[in-house]
Amino acid sequence: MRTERANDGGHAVRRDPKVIVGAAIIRDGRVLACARSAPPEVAGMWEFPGGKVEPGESETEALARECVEELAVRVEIGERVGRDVRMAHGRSVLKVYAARLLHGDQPQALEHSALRWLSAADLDTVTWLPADAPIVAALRPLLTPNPSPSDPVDHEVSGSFGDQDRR
Ligand SMILES: Nc1nc2c([nH]c(=O)n2[C@H]2C[C@H](O)[C@@H](COP(=O)(O)OP(=O)(O)OP(=O)(O)O)O2)c(=O)[nH]1
Repeated sequence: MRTERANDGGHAVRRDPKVIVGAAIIRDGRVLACARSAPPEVAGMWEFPGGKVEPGESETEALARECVEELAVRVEIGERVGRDVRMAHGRSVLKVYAARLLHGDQPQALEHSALRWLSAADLDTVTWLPADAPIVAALRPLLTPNPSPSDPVDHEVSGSFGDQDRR
C-alpha cells in the first residue's frame, strides 16, 4: 500500500506506510495477549506482541525478532489473521500473523506489564488497542477448545502451519 503526499514543490510523492507486525501466538486454543507498559496513553491496553518492521527485514523476520526481544520465545509464523488495518491516518499498517511457540519456550513479560492466555470466551475481557478490533474478531474462530486426550485430531491452529517442527 502507498500513500500519496505533496512535497514542497507541489509534486505528488509516494510513501509506503510503515508496517507493524503482530503475532497471535496460539497454544491449546488460547491466544497470548500482552498489556502495554508504555507510552502512558496506551499503558494497560492489550496488544499482540510485535512492532515495526525494520529496513531490510521481512515481516516474518521482524516478528521472530520481536518475539525474542519482548517475550524471550522462538516462534513459527503461520497464516495472516484478519486484514491489514490502517493506522495513524494511513501512515502505518498493522498486519497480524498466527504463530506458535517452538521448543517448549515459555513467554516472559520482558517489555509488557502483564501477559494472559485468552480463550475465545475471554477475548472481550481485556481492552485491546483500538486497531486490534478486526483482528480479534477474525481470531475468534481459530481459538478452538482443547481436544480431549482421546481425540486423535490435532486442533492446534489447524491449517495455519506447515508440518515442520511439529511437536
Ligand atoms: N505490537 C503491536 N503494536 C500495535 C498493535 N496494535 C496497535 O495499534 N499497535 C501500535 C502500537 C504502536 O503505536 C505501534 C507499534 O509500536 P511499538 O512501539 O510496539 O513498536 P516497536 O517495538 O518496533 O517500537 P520501538 O520501541 O522500536 O519504537 O503499533 C498490536 O497488536 N501489536
